[in-house]
This record gives sequence, C-alpha cells and structure tokens, in this order.
Amino acid sequence: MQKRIHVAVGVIINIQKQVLLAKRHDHLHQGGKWEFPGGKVEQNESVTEALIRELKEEVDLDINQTTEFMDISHDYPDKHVRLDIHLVTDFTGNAVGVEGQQVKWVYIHDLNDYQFPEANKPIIDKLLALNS
Ligand SMILES: Nc1nc2c([nH]c(=O)n2[C@@H]2O[C@H](COP(=O)(O)OP(=O)(O)OP(=O)(O)O)[C@@H](O)[C@H]2O)c(=O)[nH]1
Ligand SMILES: [Mg+2]
Repeated sequence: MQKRIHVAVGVIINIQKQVLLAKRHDHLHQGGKWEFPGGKVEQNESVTEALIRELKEEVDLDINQTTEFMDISHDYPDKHVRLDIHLVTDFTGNAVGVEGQQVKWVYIHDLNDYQFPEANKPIIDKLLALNS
C-alpha cells in the first residue's frame, strides 16, 4: 500500500467571483492539466500553514484567512492523494505564476472548459452547484 500524500489546496475566489487556476508543468504528476494552487503538507506543519506557504511560493499571494471546503482522497494508479481543500477569499496581492506556470482567473460557470486531474471532479461539481 502506497503512502497517501497530504496536499493543501486553495480554491481562491476574487471579488468578481472568479477562481484562480494554475497549469501544471508537463513533467509533473498530472502534468498539462489545470489545478488549484497548493502543495504537500510538510512535517510539523498544519494544513493552513502549508496552504499559506504554498500560495506564497506558487502564486505570490498573501493569505489572511481560509475556510475548510472539502476533503478528497483519491487513488491514481501511481499515487494516492488526500486533497485538503480550503476556500480563500481574504487575500492580498496579484496572482503570478512564480514557477513560470500559467495562471488564470476563471468564472465558475466556465470551469467545465478546463481539464483537471481526476481527483478534482467533486470540487468542480460543488463549485458549479454553489454558483447555480
Ligand atoms: N496542487 C494541487 N495538486 C493536485 C490537485 N489535484 C490533484 O490531484 N493534485 C495532486 O496532488 C499532488 C500535489 O502535489 P504538488 O505537485 O502540488 O506538490 P508540491 O507543490 O508540494 O510540489 P513538490 O512536488 O515540488 O513538493 C500531485 O500529485 C497532484 O497531481 C490540485 O487541484 N492542486
Ligand atoms: Mg504544488
């Protein structure tokens, strides 16, 4: 049994009700797909701490507060992940792809036009339901 990787994921929503997507680099796991920014929770770090750190490192945003949104465990053939997803509406800064990745603000009703990792389906469905 493979270890389950604990990932802190941020669904960042701006005042225009757009969510921030980032494109995963081709060489990464699930490369070429769009994701919600985030990354692995390190030892001795809470999920919130990990999320704040990752969102600064990946998209240069400063997060003031987050709220729990969803918890998804998913088994890829090569990797088991647990996505600890938080909503972020209280932040400052302008989003940039610090690691050279494409970032994009997208209206919730347009999310179906983007390709996400398989594990993300329930997140997209919940956002679409909230928005309808
Ligand atoms: N960040 C993020 N990861 C996701 C999403 N959906 C999903 O299945 N994952 C998976 O969760 C894992 C997250 O790893 P990551 O590559 O973001 O981790 P990280 O930022 O700490 O990078 P690192 O590998 O350089 O330490 C990957 O296996 C990725 O495929 C998502 O929406 N956002
Ligand atoms: Mg990451």
